[in-house]
Amino acid sequence: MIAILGAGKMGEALLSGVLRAGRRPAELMATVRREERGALLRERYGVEIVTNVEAARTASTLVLAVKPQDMGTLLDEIAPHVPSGRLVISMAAGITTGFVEERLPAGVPVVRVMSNTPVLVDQAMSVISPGSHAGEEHLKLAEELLSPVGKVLRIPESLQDAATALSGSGPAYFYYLVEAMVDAGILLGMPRAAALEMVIQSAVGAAVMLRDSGEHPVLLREAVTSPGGTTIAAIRELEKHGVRAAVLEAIEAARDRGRELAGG
Ligand SMILES: NC(=O)C1=CN([C@@H]2O[C@H](COP(=O)(O)OP(=O)(O)OC[C@H]3O[C@@H](n4cnc5c(N)ncnc54)[C@H](OP(=O)(O)O)[C@@H]3O)[C@@H](O)[C@H]2O)C=CC1
Ligand SMILES: O=C(O)[C@@H]1CCC=N1
Repeated sequence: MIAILGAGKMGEALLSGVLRAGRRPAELMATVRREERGALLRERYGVEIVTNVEAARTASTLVLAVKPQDMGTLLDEIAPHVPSGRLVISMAAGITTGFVEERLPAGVPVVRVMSNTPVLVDQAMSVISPGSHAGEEHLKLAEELLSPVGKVLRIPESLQDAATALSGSGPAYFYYLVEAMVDAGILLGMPRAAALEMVIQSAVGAAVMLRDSGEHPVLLREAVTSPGGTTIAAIRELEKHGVRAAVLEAIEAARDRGRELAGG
């Protein structure tokens, strides 16, 4: 039995993915803070909605999917009810395995995960790191849970905040770029719907080429950039406005914010 504690956006996305992957609703339970949210999840997925304490007592795997700021309260609530040998998977940004371990009974295996919203379309990037009591079998269980909804990579926990900044937040940067490109289309007199269609299909085409061609992104970009052509005129402006430096600083800021989150 897998319990998702705090089934909000990410928790629901994982719940739906695990069901798409073939698990039965009876193998899953979820917890929520608001009753109406519980009713919605029960109706949508047919899973049992229970209290955090019931989930802690019953499920063999506990997936903690509350916001980092709510993690301390949740752990304090469930700690007296988590039997040893239960696997605890934490999905929260910034929360270290040490933070979770020190609030739970000694020896509970903890795996830290950073996933992203493309879980919803089985295209997530999930990175996992073991806590001090988690072994190979716990990492395998986490991989079994996450691999049907996307890619899974093992990384040292010291890189988790960087991964949060890169791939956890990553989809937001691409959406932001799409927004900005659509605005540019509007500026150039393009109808909004047409601009959106062109930008989205360009993004999908570029993403599939990046994933499937095996080519380095620099080579793919060079193939688009004709001598004396249009693309280089755009690239000159991107460089002039420091877009690359802005990306480096933005992702570093996201990493730093992740480091702050466990502190509240
Ligand atoms: N959104 C994203 O792209 C990503 C998020 N994450 C991480 O995933 C976690 C969840 O984020 P996200 O899904 O966006 O946030 P949400 O706010 O959508 O989900 C968290 C849910 O937990 C519920 N909750 C809070 N406290 C409790 C409690 N004590 N018992 C039961 N339920 C509780 C909240 O209820 P209520 O609705 O009443 O507040 C909410 O529905 C975060 O830790 C975040 O860092 C990781 C990767 C990507
Ligand atoms: O913005 C956040 O804090 C969360 C973590 C990664 C993506 N969203």
